[in-house]
Amino acid sequence: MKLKGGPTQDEIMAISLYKLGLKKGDVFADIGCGTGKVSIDASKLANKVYAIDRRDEAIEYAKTLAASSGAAGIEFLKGNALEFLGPIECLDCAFVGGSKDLEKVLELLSAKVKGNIVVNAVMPDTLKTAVDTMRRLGIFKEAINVQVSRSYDIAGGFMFKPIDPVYIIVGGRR
Ligand SMILES: C[S@@+](CC[C@H](N)C(=O)[O-])C[C@H]1O[C@@H](n2cnc3c(N)ncnc32)[C@H](O)[C@@H]1O
Repeated sequence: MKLKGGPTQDEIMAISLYKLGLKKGDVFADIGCGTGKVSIDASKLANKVYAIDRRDEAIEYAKTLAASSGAAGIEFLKGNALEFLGPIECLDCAFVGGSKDLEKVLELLSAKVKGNIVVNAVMPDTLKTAVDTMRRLGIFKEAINVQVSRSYDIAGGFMFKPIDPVYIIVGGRR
């Protein structure tokens, strides 16, 4: 089965996770976990992962993928991240792959996250909202436009095919 929206491409994930600065034992939130790919990768280092998505099918997909990958320490939460971020006391870092209520989500995260917050966006409007909100909150660090092309075989040689460009927006207080 294929889930609408995701998975995050490997190359985008590599940059996003590096920019997050996730460390062993961290508490991490994946806002809009979709397929669960980011949560599963983060769970290899993090002690605790909150995988949040508003869609039933995403949570079910992510749970199945996590079980088949043998991932541990992931708590799956179905609903808008705004419902869950309030009660979570403290986070070391957070990844935001979903854009609904992005301003409010970033406001809540900025009050709870000790390290970095990384947003992935494909639409320029979402990029602008993320940068403007992070600037207003005094946490904006950088925005990156990632354009990746992958090789494929053709006529005994190879060519490159671009994947959709992604904006990576990084915020944090340290
Ligand atoms: C592009 S997909 C994320 C892909 C994911 N990172 C992956 O690797 O599969 C965006 C997801 O965010 C979810 N989403 C968007 N805004 C949300 C919010 N405020 N709270 C919870 N989930 C949200 C959507 O339901 C969707 O599944």
